[in-house]
Amino acid sequence: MTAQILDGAALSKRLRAEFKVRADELALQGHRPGLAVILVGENPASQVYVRNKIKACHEAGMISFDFPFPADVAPAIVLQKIAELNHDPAVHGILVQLPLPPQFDEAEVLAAIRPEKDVDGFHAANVGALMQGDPRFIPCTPYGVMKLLAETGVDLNGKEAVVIGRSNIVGKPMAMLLLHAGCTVTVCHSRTKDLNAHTRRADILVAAIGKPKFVTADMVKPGALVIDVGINRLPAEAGGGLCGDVDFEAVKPIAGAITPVPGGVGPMTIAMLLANTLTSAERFAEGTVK
Ligand SMILES: NC(=O)C1=CN([C@@H]2O[C@H](COP(=O)(O)OP(=O)(O)OC[C@H]3O[C@@H](n4cnc5c(N)ncnc54)[C@H](OP(=O)(O)O)[C@@H]3O)[C@@H](O)[C@H]2O)C=CC1
Ligand SMILES: Nc1nc(=O)c2c([nH]1)NC[C@@H]1CN(c3ccc(C(=O)N[C@@H](CCC(=O)O)C(=O)O)cc3)C=[N+]21
Repeated sequence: MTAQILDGAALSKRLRAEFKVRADELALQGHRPGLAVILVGENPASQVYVRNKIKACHEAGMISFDFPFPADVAPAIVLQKIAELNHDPAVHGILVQLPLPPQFDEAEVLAAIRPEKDVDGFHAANVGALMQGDPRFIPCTPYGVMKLLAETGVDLNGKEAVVIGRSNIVGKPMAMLLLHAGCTVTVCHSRTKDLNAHTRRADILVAAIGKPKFVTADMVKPGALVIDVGINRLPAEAGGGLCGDVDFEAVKPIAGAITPVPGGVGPMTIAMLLANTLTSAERFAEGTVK
């Protein structure tokens, strides 16, 4: 048996073509969707994300506003920019690239974004709404993972789901979405004892760790759906390039389905960011949000 490859690049492309139709429709009504991105410093991984995101925005008929700041910028300057964007009618979504440099209080920055424009879904009000099962914006990466899982046609009800990673941006919201979908969810992390005992029971295994090829074949139940969120840049000695948290070649023959890196979850994160921006613009255009 060999796994179904879950092609996030192709699905993302299909979704973005659908978004363009909706974006053009909104533009005719004078509400072309606009996404503002604040990037502090020059983290290369962040720059890849920002570059891909700008390109995807334009292809989907949306406007991208970019605000790069030097790594040593005073937090007050960034908070001032957020306040401005909160009031700008051309901006329907605001994303502050994480992590921020040490002089920032991340919670303070996220709290400054108007929840109605928080297309990442990281504001406490939106995290709470997600937890209550009535989300305003679903965090892009876990949202993209749910779309990829839907592609398999597998009914998630009653399935054993194991998420490795408990970050606010991936692990925790991922666990919440799987829970809402009817899975029995286990969240593992660096303090977990006997990680393999958990992962071997998983019908759905999500790896969001940040360690190249961490998930090996012996950790995977035959037929499992394996989702690799990890984006690791390999050192030049190892040939450079990107690598996930899953040993793709070793796990592929065992899994029922698997996402590649690149071309899996990454492009879906971008697609769902555009989806959330579009949804936001539609709410403003309808007057549901003012
Ligand atoms: N494809 C995409 O769109 C996206 C990809 N990413 C990528 O996903 C990965 C994870 O990102 P993020 O959640 O932000 O990362 P974090 O570093 O915030 O979280 C990593 C998690 O992995 C856990 N962990 C670390 N080592 C182990 C171990 N040995 N055993 C079990 N658990 C472990 C940590 O545990 P503990 O909490 O105990 O420290 C932590 O919960 C990164 O590679 C990142 O680049 C991130 C966002 C989007
Ligand atoms: N506020 C905030 N929101 C985020 O969603 C967020 C963030 N901060 N900080 C950083 C992480 C990382 N992340 C990625 C998204 C897409 C790709 C991506 O497009 N990857 C492609 C492209 C690789 C390439 O072009 O080399 C792929 O995997 O195929 C990567 C990484 C979002 N994050």
